[in-house]
Amino acid sequence: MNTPSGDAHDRIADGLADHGWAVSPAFLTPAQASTLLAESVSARDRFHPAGVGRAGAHGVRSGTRSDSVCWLGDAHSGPGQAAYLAAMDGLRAYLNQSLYLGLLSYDAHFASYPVGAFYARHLDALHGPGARRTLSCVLYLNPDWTDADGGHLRLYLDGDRQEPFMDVRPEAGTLVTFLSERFEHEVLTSTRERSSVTGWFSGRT
Ligand SMILES: O=C(O)CCC(=O)C(=O)O
Ligand SMILES: [Fe+2]
Repeated sequence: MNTPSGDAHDRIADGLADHGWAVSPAFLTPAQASTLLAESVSARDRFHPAGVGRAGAHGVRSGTRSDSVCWLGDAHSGPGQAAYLAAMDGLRAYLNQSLYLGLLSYDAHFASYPVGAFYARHLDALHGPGARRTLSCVLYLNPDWTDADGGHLRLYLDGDRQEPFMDVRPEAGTLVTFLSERFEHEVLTSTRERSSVTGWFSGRT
């Protein structure tokens, strides 16, 4: 099984140090992404509408987001998830060593955005007591995604301003990482079902 190269780790660390985000095309191979997509599809009966907000004030708000999710621990585990989690653990070790990020744990869910679904502009919030989301990581699973399919991740690069922003095409194998507390972002609507794995590294509060 291929694992992401030291080069990929290096570029992510450089991006995070320089500007707080990194886009890594081909972080996973097409075969790895396609295994994960198959595992996501076969877990569809365990997906539920995603909620927003902190523990306690948590609820489903379809005006804010309209994707469905399944936490990785709730899906039958498979080789795709195992390889993905191993890759993320390698990334965690590298970033802790190179940037002293103090990343402790990683939680991730499959997400599925049906045609027309979206996630309005938001900041990846604090999540429950004792854990602080430090680094957001989104891995895309759909091959042959074109700009015309929509569904870009729009990352706002300057606080709550409208511009500048960067649009990321959700192509299979691409990993986006960004500092959770720094970048507001949104998911634009698409004309295809859009599948991904979204996760967060947390550190101490
Ligand atoms: O799927 C994406 O591109 C981003 C998802 C997201 O922002 C989230 O789940 O918090
Ligand atoms: Fe987010």
